[in-house]
Amino acid sequence: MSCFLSCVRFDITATTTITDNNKPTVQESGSVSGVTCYTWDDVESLTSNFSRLIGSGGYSSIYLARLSGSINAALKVHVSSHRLYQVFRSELEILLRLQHPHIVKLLGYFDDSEETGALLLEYLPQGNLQEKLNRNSKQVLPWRNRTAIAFQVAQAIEHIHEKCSPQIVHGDIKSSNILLDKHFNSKLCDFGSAKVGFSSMVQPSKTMSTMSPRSKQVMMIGSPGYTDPHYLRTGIASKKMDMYGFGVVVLELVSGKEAVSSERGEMLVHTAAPLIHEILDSNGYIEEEKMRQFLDPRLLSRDASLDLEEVKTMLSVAAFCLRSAPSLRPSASQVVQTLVKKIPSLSFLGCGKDE
Ligand SMILES: Nc1ncnc2c1ncn2[C@@H]1O[C@H](COP(=O)(O)OP(=O)(O)OP(=O)(O)O)[C@@H](O)[C@H]1O
Repeated sequence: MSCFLSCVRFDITATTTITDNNKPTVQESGSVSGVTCYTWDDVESLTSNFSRLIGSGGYSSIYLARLSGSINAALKVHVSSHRLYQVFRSELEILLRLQHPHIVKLLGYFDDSEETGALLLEYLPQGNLQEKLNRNSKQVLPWRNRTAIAFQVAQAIEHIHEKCSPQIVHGDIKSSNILLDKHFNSKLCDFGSAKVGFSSMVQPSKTMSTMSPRSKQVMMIGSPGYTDPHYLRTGIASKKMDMYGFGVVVLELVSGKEAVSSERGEMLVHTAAPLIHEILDSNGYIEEEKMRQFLDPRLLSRDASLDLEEVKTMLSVAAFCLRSAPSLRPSASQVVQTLVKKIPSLSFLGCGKDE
């Protein structure tokens, strides 16, 4: 099936092969391909007894750790519980498989084999993208960096969806799961909700389909403001749910607004809906005034790298990723190809070369 836009063009073809689910062998001690297995004493010493908290999430606390040679790292300690231990194991097994310049690197781990686990990750000093886009952030993220971040995240998603075996659905693409290094290069993190062995779509298991709506809700993955409505309706996790989350992140990059407004609780996909419909209904035509109204005002007033043609491309990509029918959304490779073709500044940053 083909979708045409004067600005962006995607050929959408759904694939349905399911690949096998080989599990990596995790040794109980020592090192697995450069990944070190630590004791709890090591963990305490690396974090100076958990003295500096640098982040927290629904399942974990993240502490600054110091390796030999004063190299910083981040230690993600999962909350101790049998259920969250499974989340830790699953994230560990996935990170052991992944090596990509735009995916956070696993350096080591602690595992008590029962209920406590911790991951030692490379440290990303600029924190997460959500904080960087925040209106109260001192620094305004330049347009050129925003397009590069979108491109790098698309490359990371392309890697997990199409280039690694077995393939992986991240399940929680959002701006707080995109970390930034000192040059504002992005790295995808938090594989705690990821599903392994999917090629395109996996039906909910029998147990899931016979569950009460309440227990189903507890098992659902994703975060408010980013969750694919098709997944919410059906419980079917697919690569295209990651593309939906990616579409929301692109809207955040363009507008500088949060996926869910902390003041009014409004969802960005809802405020952007008229613009998205206009883009989809008019073959990519966007009135410049409407585009300006949606853009992050901090960019309009003082960013020489801002290019309205690139804004149009980013908005068109977001619009396609947010289409309600998953089969009409582009794949990550299609997004990568479109961005590199339509956004010339990406080549100045060395993006688009095979990494
Ligand atoms: N490697 C890292 N370097 C720097 N900061 C980090 C790193 N890993 C995590 N953080 C910080 O901690 C936050 C939470 O991390 P993460 O999303 O992995 O935790 P979680 O418990 O899985 O969260 P969630 O509630 O989204 O599931 C990130 O948004 C980021 O601010």
